[in-house]
Amino acid sequence: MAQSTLDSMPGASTGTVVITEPLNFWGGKRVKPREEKNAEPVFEPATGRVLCQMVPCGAEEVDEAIQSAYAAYQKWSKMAGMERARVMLEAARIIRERREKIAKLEAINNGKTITEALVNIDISWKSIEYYAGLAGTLAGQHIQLPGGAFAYSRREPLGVCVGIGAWNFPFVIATMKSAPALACGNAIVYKPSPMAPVTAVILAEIYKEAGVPDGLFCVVQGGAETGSLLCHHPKVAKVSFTGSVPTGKKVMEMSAKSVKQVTLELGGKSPLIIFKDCELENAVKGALMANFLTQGQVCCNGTRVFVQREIMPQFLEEVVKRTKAIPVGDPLLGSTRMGPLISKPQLEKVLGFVSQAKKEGARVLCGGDPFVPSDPKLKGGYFMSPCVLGTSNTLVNGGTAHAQSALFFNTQSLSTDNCRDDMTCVKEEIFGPVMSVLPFDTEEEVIQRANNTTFGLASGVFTRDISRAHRVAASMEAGTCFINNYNINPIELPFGGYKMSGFGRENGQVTIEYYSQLKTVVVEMGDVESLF
Ligand SMILES: NC(=O)c1ccc[n+]([C@@H]2O[C@H](COP(=O)([O-])OP(=O)(O)OC[C@H]3O[C@@H](n4cnc5c(N)ncnc54)[C@H](O)[C@@H]3O)[C@@H](O)[C@H]2O)c1
Ligand SMILES: NCCCC=O
Repeated sequence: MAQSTLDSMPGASTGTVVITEPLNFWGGKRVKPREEKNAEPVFEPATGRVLCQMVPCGAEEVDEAIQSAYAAYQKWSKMAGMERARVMLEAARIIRERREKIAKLEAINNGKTITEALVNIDISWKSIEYYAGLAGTLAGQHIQLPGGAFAYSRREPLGVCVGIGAWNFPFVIATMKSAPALACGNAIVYKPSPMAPVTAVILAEIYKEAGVPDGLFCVVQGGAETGSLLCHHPKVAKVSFTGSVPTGKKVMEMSAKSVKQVTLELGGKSPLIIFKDCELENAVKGALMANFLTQGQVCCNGTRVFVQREIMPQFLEEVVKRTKAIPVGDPLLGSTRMGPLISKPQLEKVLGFVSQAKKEGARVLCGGDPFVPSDPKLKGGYFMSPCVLGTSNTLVNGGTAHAQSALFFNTQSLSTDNCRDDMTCVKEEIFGPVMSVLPFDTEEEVIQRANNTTFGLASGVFTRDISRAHRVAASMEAGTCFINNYNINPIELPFGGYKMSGFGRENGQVTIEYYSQLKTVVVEMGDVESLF
């Protein structure tokens, strides 16, 4: 058992880990890449050092993994739900036992802070426990028919499912897909993002140790080409995809060719609406939680923060003060609250959005610059200071705005809202620590503006008016609406998008329906009445 990666974790610190073990897993073991020729370096975001090589799987390797998953499916699908549950509960127990080591590896590969990584690993074992609990409850219906005949329905698995994941929650996404899939009796072949390939194979080892049949949870490494091989494979029954809208469209198109079921968990540009009657400190905390977890690289982030004009000055003052105070640095230190972005290109892309926002007239209220921590080993890391893009004139119009600050605003900024709905930073998913703040006046206006997007993943509202809260929640064209909080996604709650943010759901009881199918069995108890 190649536990050596995890075994080296307790003493590991940023800048010290190198992973050389194979990252593929099928047939119950780690599998070496057949050819090394297309290897891509995987970087440790905090240092810019090479952490390991990701070697993409080709057609033969993908086929081998899928065949091994199919063989395991034949055994697993015949087990009773309660038997599957026992194995899954053991997997959850092992993850819980190794949570610190797995979290450390996740933080090293992804750049998220150890504090957040630990929460992520806890979500993961809870997901497996939750679906283990449902495995024994899967059942159909009995339906009485005339003349003593009857029918019953059976909830059956789909077969071999494919999971394709994004890099922002590597271990969470692998468990959020595998837990319901396995509970329903499926096998799953999982492809992590090429930028975060190291923890999925740890999950595979843990499932094996817990007692799943060899091949039940396979890991194939690779990028677009490997993903496309998975989507086209004739033995695959379903593809569950987490990633961007453009890739999601391709996955849907490829899967349509052989009528595979698809779940799409895609991007977002979610609105967070803050009314003047809110509890301001909570609203400020909510806005920070909505924008800065995992360096802002969270699909459901509330990055369009609409603030009622009367409270804009107080809101901005507090949000900017707290944003400036976020400790950015070594993700493995318990005191750090923001680590590096996933990659250099991602950092450049996010900084590009900030420059573009400035060109389009937005005002940078804080951050938005590359950040070089004082620790020499972090000099090559992909850090930036968290950024708030604001609206200078609302500071002035808001009354309490500091006359002094107003002196620094030019005439144009006094007469124009600097963040506007038509700006690139307000329309497009940035996927970095950049919050855009926009003023509004009325409920009717803000609902219309909040929904004026092709995305529909999440939304949020802060108000003390209970009727307004539920009215706004009902009006949001989004899969989730948070009232008086943000980014609370426990495993029991269905999660997924409206509009171009995707379809299907992950988490919650409903996900069982996305990993199973109903068979109707009709039983005659008398003679056949034939018309012929
Ligand atoms: N809704 C959700 O639950 C959720 C969760 C996390 C991330 N996301 C979204 O993911 C995006 C960021 O992740 P990303 O940059 O890894 O996304 P991405 O679309 O670039 O890649 C996602 C995955 O798809 C694979 N892929 C790329 N091209 C493919 C192809 N042609 N065929 C098959 N697979 C292919 C990638 O290798 C990766 O594993 C953001 O838009 C974010 O909002 C959504
Ligand atoms: N809670 C998981 C949300 C993933 C979005 O990026």
